Amino acid sequence: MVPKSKITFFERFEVDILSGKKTLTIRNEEEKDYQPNTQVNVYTYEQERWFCRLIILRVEPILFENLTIEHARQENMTLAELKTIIQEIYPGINQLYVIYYELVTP
Ligand SMILES: CC(=O)Nc1ccn([C@H]2C[C@H](O)[C@@H](CO)O2)c(=O)n1
Repeated sequence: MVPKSKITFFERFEVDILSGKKTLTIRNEEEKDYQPNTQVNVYTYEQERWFCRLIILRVEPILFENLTIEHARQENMTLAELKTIIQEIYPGINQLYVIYYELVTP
């Protein structure tokens, strides 16, 4: 596995990431290859605009059905909102990965 050094987020999540309200992201198999204790550059998905660096804390597998209110809280969402977003981005995917991170302050 070659660890990724870059991650993208939809623009609408930028404020929550920069304010520290969103401290994890849930991705599929193709987007899970991040190395704990390394820093990654963060870009918007839409414009590929750099907006911060994150340090990857850990990556944990999770099944869609096992998502909890605690995951949602760390996404600054309700569980219903989180499940809806995941189903929109990764339709029909049950095996997912939780990527925990911290904002790197300059
Ligand atoms: C932009 C891109 O390539 N992929 C994603 C995937 C997920 N997110 C957000 C949406 C939710 O807040 C969580 C759960 O996956 O992460 C995202 O911004 N961009």
